Amino acid sequence: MTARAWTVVIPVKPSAHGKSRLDVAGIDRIALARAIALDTVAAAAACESVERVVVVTQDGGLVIQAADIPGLRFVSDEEAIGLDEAVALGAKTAEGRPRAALLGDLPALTPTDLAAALDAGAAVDRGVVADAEGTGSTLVTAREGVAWQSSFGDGSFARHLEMGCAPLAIPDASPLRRDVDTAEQLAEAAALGLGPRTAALLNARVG
Ligand SMILES: Nc1nc2c(ncn2[C@@H]2O[C@H](COP(=O)(O)OP(=O)(O)OP(=O)(O)O)[C@@H](O)[C@H]2O)c(=O)[nH]1
Ligand SMILES: C=C(OP(=O)(O)O)C(=O)O
Repeated sequence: MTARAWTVVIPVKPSAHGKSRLDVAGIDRIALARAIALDTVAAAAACESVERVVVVTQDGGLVIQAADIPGLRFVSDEEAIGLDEAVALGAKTAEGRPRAALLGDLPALTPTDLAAALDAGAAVDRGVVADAEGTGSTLVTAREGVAWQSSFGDGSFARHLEMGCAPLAIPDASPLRRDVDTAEQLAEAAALGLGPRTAALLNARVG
């Protein structure tokens, strides 16, 4: 795979509605949801294997706060209903090219982790990375010429395997696998090393 070949689609729910289970004392949930999404987007944008990051969102505040991250494309999912539809809208912008959907709640992700997974994805038609629990998915890939498909949501890893995605060999402890829905999962991500926006918010915590 040549460098910078991938389009990475990152869906982000409006922060006012997202991360509903993420309750951290002394921290505003909306600000935290945005910081987590922005750290994920920034890591993807800095990845050497990524040509373009497409953020699918209706969150205008997130778009403004992402101004310091170069080279992003935004797609509004106003007319889409649900996560897979949002991802499909983003994937359509790179039809036929190598595409990946990355969930927007991976605050410890680094560009190197993502590059390793995309390199593995280049060797299979469709690939999937399991979340840290082994039941969900954090990344789905489709290489050049392969039609886009995804089935995110509870228990998505098994569905992605059924759809023909090959499990990508990513270490258990990779930050790419540590998605964050709860305060406990945020603590696990913190142990791996948080991105700067999420870390700054936690450091500035009240109380
Ligand atoms: N654009 C878009 N993104 C979505 C949608 N649903 C989920 N996402 C994003 O997909 C990723 C995984 O989402 P979930 O963890 O399932 O949902 P969440 O609302 O963030 O968290 P919960 O409130 O705990 O369900 C996050 O980046 C979400 O922002 C959707 O309908 N549209
Ligand atoms: C959307 C998913 O995960 P979560 O709801 O845990 O973020 C998924 O695993 O497909």
